[in-house]
Amino acid sequence: MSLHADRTVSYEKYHGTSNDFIIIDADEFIPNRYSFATTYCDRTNGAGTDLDIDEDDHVGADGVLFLALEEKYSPPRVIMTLVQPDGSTAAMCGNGARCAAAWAAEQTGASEVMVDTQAGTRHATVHDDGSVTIEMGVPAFDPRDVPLTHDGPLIEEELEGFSVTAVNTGVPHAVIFVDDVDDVDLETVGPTLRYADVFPEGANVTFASPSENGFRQRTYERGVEGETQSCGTGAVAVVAVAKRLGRLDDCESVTVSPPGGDLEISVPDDAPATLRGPVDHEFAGELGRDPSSEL
Ligand SMILES: N[C@H](CCC[C@H](N)C(=O)O)C(=O)O
Repeated sequence: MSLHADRTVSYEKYHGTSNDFIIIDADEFIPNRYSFATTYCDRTNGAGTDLDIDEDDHVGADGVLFLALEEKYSPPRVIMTLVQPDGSTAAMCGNGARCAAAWAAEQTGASEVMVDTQAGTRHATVHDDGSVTIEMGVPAFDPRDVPLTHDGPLIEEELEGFSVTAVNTGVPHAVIFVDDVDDVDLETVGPTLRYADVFPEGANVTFASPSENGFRQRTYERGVEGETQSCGTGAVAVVAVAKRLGRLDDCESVTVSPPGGDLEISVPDDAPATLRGPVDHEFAGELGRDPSSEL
């Protein structure tokens, strides 16, 4: 049943280590998802201003998740479509999929959820502590999978002054290891790598540096066109590339720490990668269905 009896639509705001998302039931009538996302992800006038929430790190979002719940299955399924602040869609979002699983668990009472994404179906487990583990497929280095306009895999090759390794963890990532991620001027170097010709579909740009118990991470995200506080596919990319480059001995789980918090990653040799981390429900509100008509 399509629910568009009135001008506004209900939304829930979730975040996974501060990578934050507006969640909309996909049954709701939204005339133009592009203008909905570009309007309400805005960090100054976006979602949250309807609730007089004024700290910039809560207003707006890193994307809108349109979620279609299919409760007749066991475990229940949720079909996830991510529309990002620039209006683009992406095949996968690790933190977004974790939020989608938490939302579906809240709706159904289930603790196991199948999340259907454009990168494939991903099994998720919602734990009693509120954290969510999601399967992330097998990281791919083949140029056809990243994709790359490069004949072979891009492994520690010089690009824009950095030693870059490219991997697809549901979406393309350019991964660079440095001594200290805090020394990177990400807003400057991010776009030059994000739009490098070798990435025909662009790439997210993930810097990593060793930490006491794993790696620190910073990511400049395609579609956000800026640094986010956390990136799940980026965290998996860090571990996958670290293993490929021999920076990691075989270990069950690695802690990767973006600015927004800690994520636990596993990249086994013979099974899908997994991503685990906290998920928080921030607030709920109402937004105009068709902001383009309210100009
Ligand atoms: N910006 C990404 C999608 C979201 C990835 C990120 N938020 C995550 O948690 O994986 C892209 O356009 O490929």
